[in-house]
Amino acid sequence: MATEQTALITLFGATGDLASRKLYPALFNLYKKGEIKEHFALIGTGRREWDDDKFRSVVSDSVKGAADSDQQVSDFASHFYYKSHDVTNPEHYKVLKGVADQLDAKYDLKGNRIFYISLAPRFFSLVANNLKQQNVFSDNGFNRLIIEKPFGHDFESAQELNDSLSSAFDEDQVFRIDHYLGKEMVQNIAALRFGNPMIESVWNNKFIDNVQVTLAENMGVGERAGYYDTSGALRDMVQNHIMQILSLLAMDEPNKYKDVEIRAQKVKALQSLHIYDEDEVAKNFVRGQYGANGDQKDYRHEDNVPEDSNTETFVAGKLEFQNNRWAGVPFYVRTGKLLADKFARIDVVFKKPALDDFARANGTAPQLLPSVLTIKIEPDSGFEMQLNKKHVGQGYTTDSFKFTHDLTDSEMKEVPLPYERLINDAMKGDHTNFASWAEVAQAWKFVDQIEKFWNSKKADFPNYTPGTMGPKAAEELLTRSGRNWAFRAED
Ligand SMILES: NC(=O)C1=CN([C@@H]2O[C@H](COP(=O)(O)OP(=O)(O)OC[C@H]3O[C@@H](n4cnc5c(N)ncnc54)[C@H](OP(=O)(O)O)[C@@H]3O)[C@@H](O)[C@H]2O)C=CC1
Ligand SMILES: O=C1O[C@H](COP(=O)(O)O)[C@@H](O)[C@H](O)[C@H]1O
Repeated sequence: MATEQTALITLFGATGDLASRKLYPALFNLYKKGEIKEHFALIGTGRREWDDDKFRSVVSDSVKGAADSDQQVSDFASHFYYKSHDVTNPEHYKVLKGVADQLDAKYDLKGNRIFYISLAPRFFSLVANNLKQQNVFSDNGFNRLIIEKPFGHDFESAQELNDSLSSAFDEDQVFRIDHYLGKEMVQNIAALRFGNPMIESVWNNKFIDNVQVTLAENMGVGERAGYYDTSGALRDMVQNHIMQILSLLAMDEPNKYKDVEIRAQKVKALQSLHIYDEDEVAKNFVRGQYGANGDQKDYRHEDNVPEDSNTETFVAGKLEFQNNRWAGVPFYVRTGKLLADKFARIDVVFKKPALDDFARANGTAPQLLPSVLTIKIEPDSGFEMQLNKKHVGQGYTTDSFKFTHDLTDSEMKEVPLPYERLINDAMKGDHTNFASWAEVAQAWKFVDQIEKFWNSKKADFPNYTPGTMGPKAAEELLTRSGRNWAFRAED
């Protein structure tokens, strides 16, 4: 049931791409569902000389496809105000403070303020510190910061950023967005594990052979090549989204389903990740860059990409958690651009019996397949469990079948957008689905070792064809130990 939230959101980057594609539609859904109503306002800022009318028309355009009526759109947009603002100019923050105070009184916002920084990362700490120094904070309600990715470029820069933010905001005021944590099926990991003792009791190295996380995309870098070339797949997807998913898969059960306890368990899991030395990186991580295929240019000929770019558009790796639950269980991950399809899934591959007694009795080759539990994140959302059964008919050979539970179309319609859920959580002060500094720091420490090794060597790129599942070496990462990716392009 909706509980109306009361807040003023000041959005830095209101004229940008993320705001119109993700943030306004998310806020509109919250509005339609009554999570925000009368006691809500938003101040949008950017350098552009827009006025309230222009801003409201941009906001309206970005939400009208989801509206029940024009009136609903204009009621929603009437809560939006625009102030042209250059974040490098301290004087402008005083103007913002004045508007915030007025809107607080007009909408009875109880001094609740959320500052959402949707700007290039070089501005993150500048804005946070100006908000504090120019006293834009309220002294009655809450003052919270939502901050976009990327949170640093490596551990050192992330720490600098965090130290700088800490002089303006306490950790419990900071909400670091990782939109994968807002996805329905990612949020389902804990429910599946801890809501089913049958599952949780086998969630360890005694029963699980390996775990696989695949976040595949079938598009190239598009208009974000300028950013992407300074990042690469490892920083863009592994350091944040994949590490967050891994921490939810590997963590121990929290003693309370509350943000503090859950995040503590996630950190503990990440702290047990084995950090690789150079030889281990070479053995356990594979990077790729797409080549040309038909009309598709190779990555190095995309707009805004240098012709000698060493940036990876694909990464696959094997990770190990060094604790009693997971010792000996490889966690394989892969992600990349221009792959065979767009999908995100987790495959938990269980151990097979040591001997295939059915095959032995029948004098046939082993036929038992591993039991596999799949969490389908997107585009289909649901669970699948592959199990063995007796082959129908005479004799006693085996084959496999699947239990499938997909969210129905009407359930899918109820699924909140990731940003909708996360903005709502931030308004409620719930940190469960935001990355804590300790998690981010640990993820960077792991990723930095890989970057360090990769940066010391020129890659042999391009090494995969668009429309495939990446370079051959990503298959070999598993086949050398007799395993396979549970999802393969030809399946
Ligand atoms: N777009 C996406 O799909 C995703 C984006 N992100 C992150 O979200 C953030 C925003 O990205 P995105 O919207 O794509 O970026 P855009 O380049 O589209 O927008 C940048 C925004 O910054 C504003 N801006 C730039 N300089 C100043 C300044 N000196 N003072 C005030 N405002 C300024 C621009 O406004 P103006 O030009 O009017 O000054 C614009 O609103 C980034 O951190 C990005 O990494 C994260 C995930 C996905
Ligand atoms: O954070 C990012 O995620 C998107 C993929 O997100 P999805 O929800 O569409 O799976 C990715 O395209 C982008 O490069 C990255 O910055």
